[in-house]
Amino acid sequence: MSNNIVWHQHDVDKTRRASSKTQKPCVIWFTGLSGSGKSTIANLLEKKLADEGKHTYLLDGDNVRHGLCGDLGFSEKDRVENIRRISEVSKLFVDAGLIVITAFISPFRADRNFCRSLLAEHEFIEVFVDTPIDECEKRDPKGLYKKARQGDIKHFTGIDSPYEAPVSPEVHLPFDGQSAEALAELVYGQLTDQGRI
Ligand SMILES: Nc1ncnc2c1ncn2[C@@H]1O[C@H](COP(=O)(O)OS(=O)(=O)O)[C@@H](OP(=O)(O)O)[C@H]1O
Ligand SMILES: Nc1ncnc2c1ncn2[C@@H]1O[C@H](COP(=O)(O)OP(=O)(O)O)[C@@H](O)[C@H]1O
Repeated sequence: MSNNIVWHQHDVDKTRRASSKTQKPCVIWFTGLSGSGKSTIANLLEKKLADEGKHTYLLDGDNVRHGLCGDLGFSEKDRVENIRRISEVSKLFVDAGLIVITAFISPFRADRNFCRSLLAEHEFIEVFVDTPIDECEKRDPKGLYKKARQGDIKHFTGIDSPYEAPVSPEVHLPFDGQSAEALAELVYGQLTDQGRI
């Protein structure tokens, strides 16, 4: 919608900012159903990276919806806009030299790919927290599945709103009884082995 605007090229760029931080900026994008473990694992991973002196920023669904995306609900249109904003913010943070970790349901493949398209190939790392809905519903830490089953919440992901699973995520976290700590270690291990962080 914006016309007559020109991109300014600044002297201090992403490469310079990243090298002064001695880290590789990227987006580690967690996706999965509500209750799958995104926030828990993302938080543990961030702590591990921060303990190593890395400069990180965790963007979390519930938190961002209190501010930047506080005007958005859960219709398909609003979820698309939610992820568009998060993607643009993530791109800015990567430009600032940070390791960004995001924890959003991000149910639509096209929206996750939108974020991927904003970044260089090695900068977007999709992590699929593949916890089946039965388990998420059993956990139900916020009581939202119960409300959704009773019809008190409409458009709930996995119940009456779709979730499109990643086809080839960079990291796949299986549901096999591993603790959140073990899964955070698994992500960390794969990313360091691949030389991504
Ligand atoms: N209708 C509906 N569907 C799914 N989730 C709902 C809904 N209403 C509220 N919540 C709560 O909002 C959190 C998901 O927000 P996100 O921004 O991650 O969603 S999305 O990516 O835009 O789909 C989600 O948090 P998590 O459980 O951490 O995933 C829920 O607590
Ligand atoms: N690997 C795991 N095994 C068992 N419980 C887990 C695991 N990961 C997370 N949890 C628990 O599941 C619940 C939902 O986790 P949460 O991180 O809030 O999910 P999400 O952010 O995807 O909604 C929490 O009570 C959390 O302690």
